[in-house]
Parts: sequence; C-alpha cells; structure tokens
Amino acid sequence: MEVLVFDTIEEASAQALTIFKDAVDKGAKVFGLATGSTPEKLYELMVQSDIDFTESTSINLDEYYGLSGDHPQSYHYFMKQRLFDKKPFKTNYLPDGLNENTEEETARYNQILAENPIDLQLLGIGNNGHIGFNEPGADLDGKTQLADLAPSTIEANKRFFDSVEEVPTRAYSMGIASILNSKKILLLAFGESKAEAVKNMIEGPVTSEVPASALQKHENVIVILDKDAASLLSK
Ligand SMILES: O=P(O)(O)OC[C@H]1O[C@](O)(CO)[C@@H](O)[C@@H]1O
Repeated sequence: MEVLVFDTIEEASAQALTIFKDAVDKGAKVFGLATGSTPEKLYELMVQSDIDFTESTSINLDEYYGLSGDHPQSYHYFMKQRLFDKKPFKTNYLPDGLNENTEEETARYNQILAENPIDLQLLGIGNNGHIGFNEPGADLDGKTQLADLAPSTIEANKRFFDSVEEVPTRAYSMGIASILNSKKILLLAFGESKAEAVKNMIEGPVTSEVPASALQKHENVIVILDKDAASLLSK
C-alpha cells in the first residue's frame, strides 16, 4: 500500500482528483464509486474539473435496502446530486435497493461487475474498518450481498436521517472479492474518528474483523489520508 498524508481534506481530495485524471488519460473506462461524507470534496472537484466521463461507466459500491432512488438519503440520490447530474457518464450502475428478490439483485450486480471490470475503485472506510457495507465478520472472499449494517454504522449514519429508527438496517453491497478484483484501488479517510480503523487496515493483521485489512492482499492500493486519520500510524 502506498500511503499519502496531507494537511487538509482539500489537498487530499485534489491529489485523489489527479489520480482519477491520470487514470482517464491512460484509458481507464470503468470507475467504482463510493458515497458517504468522505468523497464529497473529491466529487466537488470532479465537477469543477475538465475530466470527461462521457465514455465512462460508474459502478457504485452499495445502496440501502428498501430506499427508492428518489429517497433523499438513498445513494442513487446522493450520486445524482453530487456528481452524475453535473458530470455525466455513459452509464451509471447502482444496486436496486427496492429489489426484494435478493438472489436476482445480487446476481444482476455480479454480472455487471463481471462484464465491466473496474479500472479504479474509490473507497472510504467506516469507523469500524468496513469498506462498502462489508462489516466486521464479512467474508473476505464474498461477492455482492445483502449485508446487515453493524450497530456502530447505523449510529454513525444516523446523522443523515431524522432519527436512528429511519436508518436502514440492511444494504446491498459489493463484496470484498469484487472490490479486490479492481485493477487499482484508492481509499480516502479523513478525521480522527477514522484513525484507529486506518491503523488496523495498514498495520494490523488481515482479518475479517477489519474488512479493510483485506486491501493488504492487493498490489495496487493508494491510501490518501489527512493528518488526523493518519495520527495513529507508527511512521
Ligand atoms: O464517508 P463516511 O460518511 O465516513 O462513511 C464511511 C464509508 O462508509 C460507506 O458509507 C459505506 O458505504 C462508504 O461509502 C463510506 O465512504
């Protein structure tokens, strides 16, 4: 893993933008995208940039189960507002949170991933070390699944909802194996609340208790941190 530390989220996100630009310049066509607070500045910079994604495909990591695409807290809505409406892609794929046929939806998404190998996968990390919604205990060889959110994730994400009861308890998520299949992975983490998860991901053992530690098995991972998220690293 290559680890880069910046003073501010702005500088860190600018570096992440450069990595996306380089990928596009080198012919990358399929981008794995994430939601949450972490990539918000990067998406803002993408919108302001001259990057052209009109020949590109995006594949999002996850979507809350039970939320329709026009629900303001759905990841469909988030992506449209923050990026897709302002920076068009050729195709945007996200899991369908309203598909109650789990087998059908996970198979559909796995097929999309098989047909569109990801050139560059963007990730955030949960306070508990999750990537996508692969929570502690997740199968490190898993593909797309309907995942149960960890209580700490529900707690962390309640800030986006009116009350904790409204936070969905399940989500469709790409699995760790799908994530590791990407040619290149770019993980962003900002703030002190991520410091322990970042330390465990980089310096701890590879264990399903810290799903992000599986990234140690991938040969092309760049981790971009602000100084608070990097504060517990030993060097
Ligand atoms: O970026 P946040 O809001 O801290 O969330 C952490 C991570 O958890 C997820 O929301 C789970 O999908 C990621 O997309 C995100 O980057």
